[in-house]
Amino acid sequence: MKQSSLFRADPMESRQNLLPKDGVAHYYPEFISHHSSAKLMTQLVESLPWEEDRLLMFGKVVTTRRKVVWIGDPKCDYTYSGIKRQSQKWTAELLLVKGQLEDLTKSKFNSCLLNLYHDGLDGMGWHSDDEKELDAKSPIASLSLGATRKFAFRHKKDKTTHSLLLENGSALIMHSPTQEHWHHALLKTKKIDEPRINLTFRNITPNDQ
Ligand SMILES: O=C(O)CCC(=O)C(=O)O
Ligand SMILES: [Fe+2]
Repeated sequence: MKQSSLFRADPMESRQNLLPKDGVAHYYPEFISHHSSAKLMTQLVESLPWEEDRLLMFGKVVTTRRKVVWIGDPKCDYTYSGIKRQSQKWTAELLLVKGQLEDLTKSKFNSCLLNLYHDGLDGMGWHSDDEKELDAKSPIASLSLGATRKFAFRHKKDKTTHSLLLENGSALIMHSPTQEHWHHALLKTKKIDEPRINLTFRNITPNDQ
């Protein structure tokens, strides 16, 4: 890594752009209260059909330790890492959170990918959320519940990195053209034993359009 900085946004400065160029990302600590976050986390763990993620790597399907659920409006199935996911129906709790993030971003979301990281050994490698089904102009809204984890951006050309801690109840909003110029990752660590759930709300083009 060429250059690294650790952001920990001040609540008063929550609209400061985390990226120096080629994208806009805003961090909102305590977007939901710790009480709501704990309640939501328990509901999501207990009620959703969590599955291992499957990725295509060098032509082979590999499964991850991290668990996922894909939620979406009808006809919002989604292909990523070369594998097609069928979406589950929205729950009342998720619709509530979606509404709050829509108010914050002044955008609409029709799908959500949930990731369950059991502990610090689960993470997500470098990628950008730029699949062809995604509306590239829509922001991506990411809500974090549970353990604080380090999230990093890496510029696709100059490879500079910027990282920040995603705290319990926080929201991270990535605006266009962030996905075009930056990769991001959820870094692994041996130091964290607690679980975390991340929800990324997205806007995809329905299958029949
Ligand atoms: O867990 C996170 O904070 C990142 C998740 C992510 O990048 C994704 O779902 O595409
Ligand atoms: Fe992502």
